[in-house]
Formats: sequence, C-alpha cells, structure tokens
Amino acid sequence: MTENTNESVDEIMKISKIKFYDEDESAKRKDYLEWEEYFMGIAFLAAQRSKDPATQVGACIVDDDKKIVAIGYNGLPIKCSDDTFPWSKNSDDPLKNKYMYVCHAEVNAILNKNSIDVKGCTLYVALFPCNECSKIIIQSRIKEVVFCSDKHAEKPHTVASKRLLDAAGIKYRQFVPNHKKIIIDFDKINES
Ligand SMILES: O=c1ccn([C@H]2C[C@H](O)[C@@H](COP(=O)(O)O)O2)c(=O)[nH]1
Ligand SMILES: [Zn+2]
Repeated sequence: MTENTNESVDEIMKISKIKFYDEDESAKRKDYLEWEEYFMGIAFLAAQRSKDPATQVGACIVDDDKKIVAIGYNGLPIKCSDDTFPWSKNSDDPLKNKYMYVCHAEVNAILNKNSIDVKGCTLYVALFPCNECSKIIIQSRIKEVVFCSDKHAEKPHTVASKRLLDAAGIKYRQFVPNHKKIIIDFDKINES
C-alpha cells in the first residue's frame, strides 16, 4: 500500500517535470517581473503623473485574484488647477503649502476603484500611508499594506498611522524588490 502511494507520487513528480521543448532553445524568459514588483511598478508608474516636485506617490490596489482594481497618485482634486495651487512645502503660511490641497494617492486609488469595494485587497504604495489615509484604508477594509519608502517614519502622522493600522489588525510590510530598477524602453518592442 505504502509502496503504491510512493510510486504514484513519483509518477506525478515525473509528469510535473516533463518539458515539451529542448531545454536550451525554448525556455521561458528569466528576467520577468515577480507579481509584487509588477504591482509596485504600476504604483511607481502612476506616481509619474504627480505634479508634486518633491514627492511623487503612486498606489495600486490588488484583489485576491491578483487583479488590479484601483490605481491613484497624489494630485489636486478635480477642477482645482495644478497651476493655481501651490506646490511648496516650507512656507510659514500653511495656505501657501501643498498639504492643505493635495489628494493623497491612496485616497485617489480607493475613490477611483473599478470594483464594488476593496475589501480584502492589498494596497501597494510608494510611501508609507499617513494617518488620514490609514483611516480610509481601515474603513474600506483593505487587509494589507505593502509600502516602499518609510522616509517620514519619525513624523507624528506616520507614528499615528502605524498605531491605527496596528489597532485595526491591518498588516504592513516593506517591499523588497528583486530588480532595483525597472526600465521602460518604448523602442524595445522593435528589437529582434
Ligand atoms: O499618505 C500619503 C502621504 C503623503 N502623500 C503625498 C502628499 C504630498 O503630495 C507628498 C508628501 O510630500 P513631502 O514633500 O514628502 O512632505 O506625498 C500621499 O500621497 N499619501
Ligand atoms: Zn495620506
């Protein structure tokens, strides 16, 4: 009985290793993006739409089937011109700084979702979400946050954000890329 079971396991292993091509000539490309690099890459590409001269943030929300359901970046609200509102950050007058006006990438992504909701989804985001975004992340039932930069870790809005996420039981972790850089070359498709 045991022998038979082992035999069938061996058989399955053999079948799963069958290749329908000559090893060297037809093997798949090795340098492809892993899923997480792809999702974070999309977040970074979206960030390139941002007009913020200092910090461009992109967000990409993915469901359990690895489908992208939402994308967003930091920018001014609809009908508020990029050229009318300020992009500075160090003015003594808070009304002359961007912070009062910019819609955060995570919020834009959640509001722009193309699914009914984002419950149980994972958020890939370039920068650790601030406390205001975390409130909305929690309320929209996102289950996990994967972030790239934690450059504002010492700031109260990040400390508060982590307290909120911890209390709500939402996991967060820093993204570890295999590829440090992803290059988009519009000419590459014409090669070979
Ligand atoms: O959760 C967040 C936090 C910040 N942002 C945006 C808002 C601003 O446009 C920049 C932060 O600017 P700094 O110059 O780094 O202070 O990032 C966001 O989209 N989501
Ligand atoms: Zn935010």
